[in-house]
Amino acid sequence: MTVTRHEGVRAATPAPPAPRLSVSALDKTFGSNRVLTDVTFDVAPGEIHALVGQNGSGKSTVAKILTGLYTPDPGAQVAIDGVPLQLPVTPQESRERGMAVVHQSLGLVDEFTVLENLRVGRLTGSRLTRRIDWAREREAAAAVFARVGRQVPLDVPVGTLLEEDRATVAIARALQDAQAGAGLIVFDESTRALSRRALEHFFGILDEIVATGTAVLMITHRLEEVVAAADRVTILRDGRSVVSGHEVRGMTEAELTSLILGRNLGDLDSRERLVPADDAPRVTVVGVAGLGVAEASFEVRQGEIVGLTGVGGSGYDDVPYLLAGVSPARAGTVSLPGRDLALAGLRPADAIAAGMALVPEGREHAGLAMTESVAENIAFAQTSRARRPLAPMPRRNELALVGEWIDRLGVVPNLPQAPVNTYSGGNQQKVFVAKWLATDPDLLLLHEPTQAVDVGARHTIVEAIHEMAASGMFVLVAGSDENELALLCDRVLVFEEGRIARELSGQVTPDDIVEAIYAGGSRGALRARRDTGAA
Ligand SMILES: Nc1ncnc2c1ncn2[C@@H]1O[C@H](COP(=O)(O)OP(=O)(O)OP(=O)(O)O)[C@@H](O)[C@H]1O
Repeated sequence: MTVTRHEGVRAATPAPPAPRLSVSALDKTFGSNRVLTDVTFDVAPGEIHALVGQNGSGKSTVAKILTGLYTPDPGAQVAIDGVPLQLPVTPQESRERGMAVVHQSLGLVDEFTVLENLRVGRLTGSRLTRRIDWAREREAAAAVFARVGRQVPLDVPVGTLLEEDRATVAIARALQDAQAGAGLIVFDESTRALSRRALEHFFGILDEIVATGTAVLMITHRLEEVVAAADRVTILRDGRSVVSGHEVRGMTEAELTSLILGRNLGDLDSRERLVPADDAPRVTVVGVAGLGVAEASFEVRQGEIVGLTGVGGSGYDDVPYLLAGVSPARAGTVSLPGRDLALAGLRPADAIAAGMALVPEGREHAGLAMTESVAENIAFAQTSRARRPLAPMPRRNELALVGEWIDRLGVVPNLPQAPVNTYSGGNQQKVFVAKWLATDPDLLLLHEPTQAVDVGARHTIVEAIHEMAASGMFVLVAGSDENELALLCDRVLVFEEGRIARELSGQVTPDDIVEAIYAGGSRGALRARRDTGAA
């Protein structure tokens, strides 16, 4: 059938709706440092729009301008539904116009309870007495958690929660304001702490939301998510929108990677898997139990990288914390060459002194002094290692060490004296990893080590961990990202209900890992969206 378009028809066609969000000529300078130049893109009603780019390319700065945390340079234009916003944006106007942003830092107040964090600014008092109806507030909170698919206890301070629960609170807070058919929600790397299952649920909710016409701007480094879930993509490179609103359908992760980096990425897959000798020195963990771990025993041979994974709640991600004395173990021992430690009652300082280093998840929360410099952060871990000489390291050596690690992990900008909180999220993560690698531990315990880092930096961190293992370190990494585990590990242990259920060794592929986790299942929801979206 041939359809001929008539001029008259074109004239009668209603004008397309104004973009939900349009951003044009956005510039931002910090001091003399220009971080955004002429950023221009728009987000249509009812679409999932991905905003991607390397660490430090300016994504979070865009998000912070949208909520009024940063003031853009003069000349920028930002409009919602065709109506310009006064710049700088005021948080109140941004919210009144239907914009909700989940920042990378999640924006939670640790001392406040979950309920207070969730309902802050939304608490409704009785008109007569002004007394807050807490029963109603609790109901509203429970309803929004039910929608998100994960209940979080309402009365505990947010600072005591696990990273996944913190992310859930921040996401729930943004979702509770979404009005069907209106508004825009910006998620800035907010899903990075979600487990696989929670992630699938999250994308299910996004589908529901955008089907009503609400728009979503998703800032992420997980290109798999972009390919599977986003409708269009904008790419920032060095603060410029080098690709603006490109259709995602038909794009591959490799194409996205080369557009993000401006070059093709070398292949990391070529690492030969290590097959350690039977008599190689080893770390032996026997009968570790505590938190979600019922009982687990395993070995890590020298130079080997062993991965731990499973569905959320299977206990795999508790292991590093139990071994490092950060979470209390009920039982078990860990034996490093020449040292046996009982895990019950183990203090973090004992674990550090015995040669262990833990790179936990959630750098702001657990690991970096945000207002201190990069140099202070890296050097602090070094001098805190009690079995090293107690005398402080000479300043010259300290600076050399810091310089070496900044170079090695490609921390940008290379300004050792700048406070960590002026660095982009991914560069903070590099500093965080460097801080512990620099202590040169015998047993390195990692939990989601490349969280929030871009595709190039992820390779750099993976390479650094490979080098550390090759130099004789024992490495244990707990993670939920099958691609990362396949790149990093020589062996992967899959947990189920607190115990090791399966072991993968040899050339392990990401699909092998997913299959082992779900015992035949697959990452359905993300892929299904793309497939049914084609209909
Ligand atoms: N408050 C600040 N003071 C000085 N420089 C800043 C400040 N905030 C951000 N920058 C700089 O702006 C640049 C862009 O940072 P931004 O956080 O927007 O990057 P990003 O693309 O979100 O990175 P990531 O993927 O690592 O989160 C970085 O070079 C960063 O150091």
